[in-house]
Amino acid sequence: MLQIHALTKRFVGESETVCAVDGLSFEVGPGEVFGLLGPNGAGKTTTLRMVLGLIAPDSGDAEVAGIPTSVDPFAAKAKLGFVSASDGVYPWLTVREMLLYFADLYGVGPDEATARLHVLAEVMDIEGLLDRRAGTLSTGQRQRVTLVRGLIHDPPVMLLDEPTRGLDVVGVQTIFRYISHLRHVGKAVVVCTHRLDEAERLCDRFGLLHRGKMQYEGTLTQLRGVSGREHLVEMFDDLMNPSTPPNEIPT
Ligand SMILES: Nc1ncnc2c1ncn2[C@@H]1O[C@H](COP(=O)(O)OP(=O)(O)OP(=O)(O)O)[C@@H](O)[C@H]1O
Repeated sequence: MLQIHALTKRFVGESETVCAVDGLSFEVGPGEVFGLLGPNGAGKTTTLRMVLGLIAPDSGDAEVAGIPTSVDPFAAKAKLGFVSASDGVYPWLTVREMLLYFADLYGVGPDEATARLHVLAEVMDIEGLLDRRAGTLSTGQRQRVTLVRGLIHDPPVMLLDEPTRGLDVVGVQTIFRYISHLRHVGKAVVVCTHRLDEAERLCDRFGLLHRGKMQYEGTLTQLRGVSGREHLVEMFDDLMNPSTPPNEIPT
């Protein structure tokens, strides 16, 4: 569903060149939730931006549902859904108008869009919000609408960037429910988050990035085997402080 082949991106500045993503490869299959994790500056956002076609890689490629982004970026983009913590809404449109507008942008016909909206509104519990102006929604309500928007064109691959940032317990539970739904309907899902405790509960497989390179990749059980650590947070600590022996608390 999503295949990343040796993606590389350097940013050339006046005084230095940063290799933000360095030969990154991974795959995410249908119904699988992949946590793309790493400390600040690891290269997660740059990777998502390349997959979304917002910036061009220096080398390597992403394939979305069999379509290489380098060959047909528009067709690849149509197969992607993207939800970010900072997504906004169009305040003067009603929720229904806004969601149907996005469906139209993606080329979904009105009957199909209405049918999808009906199903997704039930899944995300926004039926009572459809005729409200989007600008009047609370943060949690806006989040649910944004999640529906990401799915309105029924993309096979979903990218979620910090989906729980700024949300309360109920909002976080909504994200968990949404991701369960995505898994259930067979989407390939990439989640970028700094919440490692949540990632452990949410994701089936993980890629731990550091300085643009994949350091560990696998299920939690596999990562425990290769790292000798129990939790992602300890594996991260090792990446950041490689001299710390296992089970020793850093001072
Ligand atoms: N447009 C840019 N110009 C120059 N350097 C950039 C640019 N975008 C990203 N970088 C650098 O590339 C590296 C990777 O950044 P990126 O934003 O991908 O990391 P990240 O893993 O998403 O970090 P965070 O968790 O803090 O969001 C960092 O060193 C960053 O400063």
